[in-house]
Amino acid sequence: MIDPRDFGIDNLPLGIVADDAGRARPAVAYRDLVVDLDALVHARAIDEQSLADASSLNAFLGRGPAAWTALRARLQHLLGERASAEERRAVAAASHPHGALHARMPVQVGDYVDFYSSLEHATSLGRILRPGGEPLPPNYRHIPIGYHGRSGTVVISETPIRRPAGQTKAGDAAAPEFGPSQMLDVELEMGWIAGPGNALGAPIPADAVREHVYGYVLLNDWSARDIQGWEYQPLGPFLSKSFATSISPWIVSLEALEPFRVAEPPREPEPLRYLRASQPFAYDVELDLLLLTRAMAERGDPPFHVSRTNLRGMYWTVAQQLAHVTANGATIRPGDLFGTGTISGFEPGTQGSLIERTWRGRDPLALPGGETRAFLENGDTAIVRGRAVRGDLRIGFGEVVGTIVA
Ligand SMILES: O=C(O)/C=C/C(=O)CC(=O)CC(=O)O
Ligand SMILES: [Ca+2]
Ligand SMILES: [Mg+2]
Repeated sequence: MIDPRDFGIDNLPLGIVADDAGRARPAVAYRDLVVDLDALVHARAIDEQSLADASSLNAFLGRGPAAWTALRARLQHLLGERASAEERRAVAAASHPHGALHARMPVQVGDYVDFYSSLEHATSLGRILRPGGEPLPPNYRHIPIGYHGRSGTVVISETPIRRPAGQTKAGDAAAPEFGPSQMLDVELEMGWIAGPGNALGAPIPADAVREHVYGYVLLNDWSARDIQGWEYQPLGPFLSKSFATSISPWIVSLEALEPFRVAEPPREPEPLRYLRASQPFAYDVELDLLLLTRAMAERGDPPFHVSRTNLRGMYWTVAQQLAHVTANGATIRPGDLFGTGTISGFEPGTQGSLIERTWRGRDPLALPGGETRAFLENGDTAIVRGRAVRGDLRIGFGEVVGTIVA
């Protein structure tokens, strides 16, 4: 579902769309329209050749911040009051209603990393999964923990999510068994997408965010908690998360989000030198997690509001994640995707996963019509929406949606 207020002239997020014949082209979301950028290049209304005949945004992202800024300024002119009659005609010919084109993956994801940067999420999962111990690992306040995920299974919003099967072992069982996950969960996250990248052996400093990060999408890191609990020691998540990761179609640029860049939460102790940026890089983005069961959908009920949270509270920011992931000289490349980690607070109703929200099923959600949920059932649809709002200024992300199938 598109909310045209998400995509005003100050936003202009980029994506890839395809027509019914399957031809993909880059596009910008503007109010209730999708404007075909390939058509605008061919009409000579814009001069960014990396967008011509492109089926992903990778080449454009690799062009870097001068090209990003120039395209944004040009689009603001073309869509604004001062466009000439000829420019208006070109825009009108390139514009389609959202429903007429289908969102595709905006980038070809080469590498996908998922961080663990919400202290509240890490603490709560520690309490749930490792009761009695110290909830936070001893490295947490020193190092932005993450794991390398599976880029080939990052999927666009609305892709159905097949319930994964895997190996699980109940606490009191003598041996593991293999079967469909019974504890399928969501993880409400955002993901940032890399620009030009670095040479092998050349770390990126924390201050170089604007040169190396194009922008953000919404991300759902689907997680099978029962598979995870048995497999993750000592190497971390593997098949419990690699079956699918969903992202929203429209990449919102850091430039559009600049008015929402805010102070970071306090950190004690101070991070190591390479993790310090000279400016704050937290962003004030409010996020909602909603759930619609099949029965609710059949009755025409609105989705149930599970949680509301905000990106601004994350312990580790994009600046630190960028510096850390390249600190050993590893490269990042255009279109690489970096999940923030599950975005959670401690207050009830601020958790970005069901395992936290229901405290591993102890406090199931009471849904309209008498249903309850601890984890996802077949036919359930999880929706993440996000937006940055101040007064009349609204920079929306749209939504990332996925329905569980057997
Ligand atoms: O704390 C744990 O044992 C497990 C944590 C996760 O599953 C979270 C993960 O994927 C990283 C994140 O989203 O924060
Ligand atoms: Ca995750
Ligand atoms: Mg995943």
